Amino acid sequence: MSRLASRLQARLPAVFRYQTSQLHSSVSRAQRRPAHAGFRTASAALAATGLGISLYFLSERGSVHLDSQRKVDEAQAEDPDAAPPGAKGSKESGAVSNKRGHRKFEKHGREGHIPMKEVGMHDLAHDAWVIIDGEVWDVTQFLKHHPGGAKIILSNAGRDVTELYKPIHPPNTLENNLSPEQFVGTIDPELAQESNHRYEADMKRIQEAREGLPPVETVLGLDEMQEAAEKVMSEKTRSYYNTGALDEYTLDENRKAFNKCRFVPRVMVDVSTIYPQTKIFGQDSPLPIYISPASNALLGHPDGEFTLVRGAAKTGIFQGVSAASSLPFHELLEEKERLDAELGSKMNMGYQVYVQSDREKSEALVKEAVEGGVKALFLTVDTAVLGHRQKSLFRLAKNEKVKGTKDDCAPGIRMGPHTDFPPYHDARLNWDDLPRLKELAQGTPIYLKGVASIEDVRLAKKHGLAGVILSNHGGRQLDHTRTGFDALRQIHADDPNLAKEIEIYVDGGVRRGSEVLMATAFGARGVGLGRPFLWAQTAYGEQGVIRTIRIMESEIVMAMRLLGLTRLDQVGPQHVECIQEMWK
Ligand SMILES: Cc1cc2nc3c(=O)[nH]c(=O)nc-3n(C[C@H](O)[C@H](O)[C@H](O)COP(=O)(O)O)c2cc1C
Repeated sequence: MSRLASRLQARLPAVFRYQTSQLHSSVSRAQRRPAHAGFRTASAALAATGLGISLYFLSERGSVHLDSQRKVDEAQAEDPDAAPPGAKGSKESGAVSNKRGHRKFEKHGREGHIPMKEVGMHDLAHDAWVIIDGEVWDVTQFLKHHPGGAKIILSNAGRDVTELYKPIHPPNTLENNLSPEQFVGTIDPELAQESNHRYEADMKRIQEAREGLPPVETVLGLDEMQEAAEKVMSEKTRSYYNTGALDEYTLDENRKAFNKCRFVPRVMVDVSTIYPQTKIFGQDSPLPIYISPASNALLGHPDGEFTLVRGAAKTGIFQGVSAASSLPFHELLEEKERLDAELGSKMNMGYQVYVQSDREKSEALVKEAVEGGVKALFLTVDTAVLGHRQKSLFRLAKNEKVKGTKDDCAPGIRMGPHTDFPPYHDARLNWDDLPRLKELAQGTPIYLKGVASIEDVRLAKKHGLAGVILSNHGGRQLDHTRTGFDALRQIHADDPNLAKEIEIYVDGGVRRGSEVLMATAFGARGVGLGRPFLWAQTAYGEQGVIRTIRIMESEIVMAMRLLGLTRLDQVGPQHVECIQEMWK
């Protein structure tokens, strides 16, 4: 470890040491990284990684409704740059020495501390400030680029949000998303400490809980992995990972869907040798499962998505990387390349695409993924707008939910069309956009993720896509949507050959190897698991990911033996019977 790293480590309160256990590797990473990478210097990486300071607004949060009866009209909300003349919060210029020393803002920010009262006045769509770790940032322009929507920022604008951001930040989010001009200044350090203390106390509790976890090899099922994860999750993390949309009927149904079916085993078959191998997204896979893209791994574990890349690479499992990952994609690619060289194999990585309103940004990300050699692109199509996860408690200091804005109480009704554009997800996405995506994909197979209807499967086939993933986004989007497994069964019933003409995958609520077999019986090529891998990495990092795969492997192999199967292509609808749907 470098001298600088040791010094920083020694100065940090004990509670940060767990977070900084990766300091050394982060520094080496930063040193290895090309000059264009997020951090220009290792000390910058140190400063940001070590202190855990972040401006990462939770992705996948809250829908956006920016029409305002206050001073902000729709155009301003759409384009927060279009603030009216004389808007509050015009910045004074002046020299500010930044305490972390890795940002040099000579022309911007102000002398002296900014009174909290003044920060509190900047809580509007066209004028939004937040405090992060004692620093005041103007996030007005960032509102429309935030993957989690503007609302979460707006409902916390004018406040100290350190506690909300710190546990989930990617190290270079500030540098990547905000310019020096957006740094406004600092608040009195004593005031900043309060939120830090709460954060520290939570981290200390988590660290102690982590030390008390049973050895990873004693975890026997994914339910036990979830139990272990819940012990070491902050309330915010649990809330983010576990909740679904509205009343969570779909979330609940995802799990219950498999309970409608029973196996019909065959006996007297030699099952001494089993082959659970298959092809997933065109690649050889040891098992018919993959890591479904899920955002914000850093919320659960300080190594974030690295745990998933490492676990997948070391077991040969296909990993779908989320567009809303907490770590920058190029870092995950670098880690993949490092592991490929170390293990002498090629890891199977896919990239999940969110089409943003800022199409240029989306295109750049797709190009980066394709040039980085991903094996598949997953175009998520069930997020025209983010589902409303009403039960999600993004607690701040006290028992506060993420609030609506005052605008949400504005009087008046709208008789015309609702044409709000959510700032991040592009609600205009449609089939006509596929040719451009295909052009960018340069032959990388594209899979539509978030499909429920047989008609959309047929359209995907007609548009020459490689396949579809039947999914309801883990019950986080439209509540009461049918489950992926139910959709699969119905599609199989309506057109048994369709799964032979286009690859069909399924996800949602899968927690047992036997359930994977039920899905393959109805034609699914593979099954995605979302939360189980988030829980696994939260509890045990990379080891948890590997253990989860091993558990699934043993359950799949055992179910195959007990069903009288030696290879996956032998399983079929004759091995499963399901109760009739009540609405049929
Ligand atoms: C916390 C969380 C974050 C997610 N983030 C994404 C995402 O960024 N992109 C995406 O396409 N799907 C995302 N998903 C959906 C998963 O890919 C997957 O469809 C779902 O989790 C499967 O259900 P399961 O969690 O019951 O296994 C997310 C799911 C969860 C629980």
